Amino acid sequence: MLIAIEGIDGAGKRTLTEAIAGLLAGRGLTCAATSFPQYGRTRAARGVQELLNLGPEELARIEPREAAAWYALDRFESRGLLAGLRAGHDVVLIDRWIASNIAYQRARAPVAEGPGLEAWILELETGLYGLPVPDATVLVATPETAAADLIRRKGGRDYTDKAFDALEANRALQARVLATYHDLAARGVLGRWIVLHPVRDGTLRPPADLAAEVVAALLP
Ligand SMILES: Nc1ncnc2c1ncn2[C@@H]1O[C@H](COP(=O)(O)OP(=O)(O)OP(=O)(O)O)[C@@H](O)[C@H]1O
Ligand SMILES: Cc1cn([C@H]2C[C@H](O)[C@@H](COP(=O)(O)O)O2)c(=O)[nH]c1=O
Repeated sequence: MLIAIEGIDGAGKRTLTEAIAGLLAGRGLTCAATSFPQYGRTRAARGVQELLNLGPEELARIEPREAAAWYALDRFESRGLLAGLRAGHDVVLIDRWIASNIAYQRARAPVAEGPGLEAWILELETGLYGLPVPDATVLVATPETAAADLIRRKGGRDYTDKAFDALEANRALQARVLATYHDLAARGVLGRWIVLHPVRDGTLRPPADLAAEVVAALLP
């Protein structure tokens, strides 16, 4: 089973991935987890890293299709790694997948270009590159303000020395990305979605609680 974990920057994807892996292991399933971009492991991830360290004006000059192509190529270069993980485990969890590319590039593009851009990314990644569609995609629907607070709690990252990278720093963009994710989930783009609401009554739910909701949906 291939499960993608999606959400805006700082939504809690990595934390949830680890919690789900722990619960699945407790049920006797073998589980592997990886994340995209594959920083330090693919040539394309170097291109991504360069993008994320640009200033806001420079980033705005990068066409959404150019940015999308770097991310897609990172996944294409990683297809052997993913196939190996899937062959050796019952469940493979991936922190970000193709839906990230659609949500972020659509949010960066003029609204009228969104449908064409989405179709182009899907054709490139699932068509030309033959990348797999997950069995389910989990949307960690943390609101933008809560996610910004969580990014501040993070330690250093290996791809940037900034507290907020070029995409994280743009809060209006993050809000548009979240709205685009909800739209993808409602339309079932890339198959089945499970939508999680980590903030309840103004408080973050514990990761174990969120993970239990996902596992109950996956293995009823
Ligand atoms: N449910 C939660 N309750 C409390 N703290 C959380 C929760 N989820 C995540 N955190 C904390 O928030 C911070 C960001 O979480 P995490 O790294 O999982 O986010 P992310 O979505 O993977 O981020 P990014 O997109 O930037 O890689 C971490 O310090 C993590 O410990
Ligand atoms: C995989 C992928 C990612 N992005 C965006 C989303 C984030 O802002 C950055 C990097 O991701 P990280 O989780 O912060 O390391 O890139 C994207 O636009 N398209 C993608 O396919």
